[in-house]
Amino acid sequence: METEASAEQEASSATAGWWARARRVLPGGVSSPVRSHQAVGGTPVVIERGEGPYVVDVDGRRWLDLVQSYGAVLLGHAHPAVTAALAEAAAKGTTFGATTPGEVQLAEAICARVPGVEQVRLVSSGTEATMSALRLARAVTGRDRVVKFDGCYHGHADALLAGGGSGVATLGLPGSAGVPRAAVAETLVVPYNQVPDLDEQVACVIVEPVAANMGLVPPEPGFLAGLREACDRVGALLVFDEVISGFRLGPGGATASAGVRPDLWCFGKVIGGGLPIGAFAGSRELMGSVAPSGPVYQAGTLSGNPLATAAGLAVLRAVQPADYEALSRRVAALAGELTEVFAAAGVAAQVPVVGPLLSVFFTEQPVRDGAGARAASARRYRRFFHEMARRGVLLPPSPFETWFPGMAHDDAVLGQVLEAVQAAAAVVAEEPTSD
Ligand SMILES: Cc1ncc(COP(=O)(O)O)c(C=O)c1O
Ligand SMILES: N[C@H](C=O)CCC(=O)O
Repeated sequence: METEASAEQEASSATAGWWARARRVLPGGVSSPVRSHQAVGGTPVVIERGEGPYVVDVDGRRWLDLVQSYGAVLLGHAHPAVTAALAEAAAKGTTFGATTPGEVQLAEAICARVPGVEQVRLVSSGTEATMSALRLARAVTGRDRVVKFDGCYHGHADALLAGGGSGVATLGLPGSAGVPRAAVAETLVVPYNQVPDLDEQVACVIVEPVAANMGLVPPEPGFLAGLREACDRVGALLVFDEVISGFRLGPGGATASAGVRPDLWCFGKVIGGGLPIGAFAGSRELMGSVAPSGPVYQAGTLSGNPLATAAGLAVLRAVQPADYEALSRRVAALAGELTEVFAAAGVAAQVPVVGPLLSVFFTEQPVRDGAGARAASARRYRRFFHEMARRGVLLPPSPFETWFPGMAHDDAVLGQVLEAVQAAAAVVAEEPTSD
């Protein structure tokens, strides 16, 4: 598995050429900030194509990919079920601005899998989903205040760009320039894994039921049930942002695994099979407030896009509950082995795992919130990232992201990850913990 290929080393010609061109015409060379490698340094890979658990860069180098488009890809890259569904859909036309069977079938598939979901509004990104869910929650409660958790990321709608995880945490930003103070004046940011005291001004509490944008931080026992009770006490809505956890932890997402039902759900990623999509959902009664049934305006030219719905349906139909269980078992075994490897190398590390999600924090303390995630050694993660890249394994280029092994990551592939970590851990042990 040892390879000379490295995102850290001087990039070879095709990569260097594309990266130089990218930096001229795309801000930071990217279309989304985390990809720019600002947290880890070095030249990002420029990808030509994907094959299952691997991606191949423009220089022909093959990498074992644990990013999988930040969780949008569940079956592995270019899975035949998805590419066939896309070819069939594309041949019929790419968008119509009218109802199609595909969007009805995808909404039915979501309702059938997630306990409590009765109606779904399809949108084109996770950001649109959370933004619209907030609008709906504010409308039906007649209240303005929103509670979110430090380190959770819900996309880049103004009202949610406070205490953000993912790229906001990676760049060390409190929020974003250009967001009017008024837009976040009613956004209260509180620590993850602590049930906040709510009052009657709160419209909703929005939470990643499994936090995966500050590295992976599992909900502690009682946290989600406590949120449910706190919301019920004051008449606020509970919104689960399952853009990552939905259809990745299992067919019912975190809602099924936690046994706690929110009032509204946000989905994205897996339900688009790798194409742009999002959705917000809830009971027929709540969703009845969405236009044209009700007064909450929400719209989109490409919403319910036939390609995205075809790809998403192909994924949901291809996976069975047993596939999720088998993947979760493989990943749990890997997480256990990584913990042992780091301990044997004398590296203080935490390897949280929830279903098929995992990440690595270089710290002695289990991480339970955003402060804990930020306290872990970013310097060691940086070194680890490049040591893994030297061995052909692509990790997310930030400690504030999660690893996404999927259905294509079988035992042999995860064995390659383990081998790479065994070698990388010895080097990380030599790295100081702080800059
Ligand atoms: C939990 C969560 N919510 C919302 C979003 C926003 O989704 P999108 O990037 O599709 O706008 C993301 C990812 O970006 C996410 O991880
Ligand atoms: N953590 C983000 C979404 O889940 C990563 C996507 C991005 O910002 O490119």
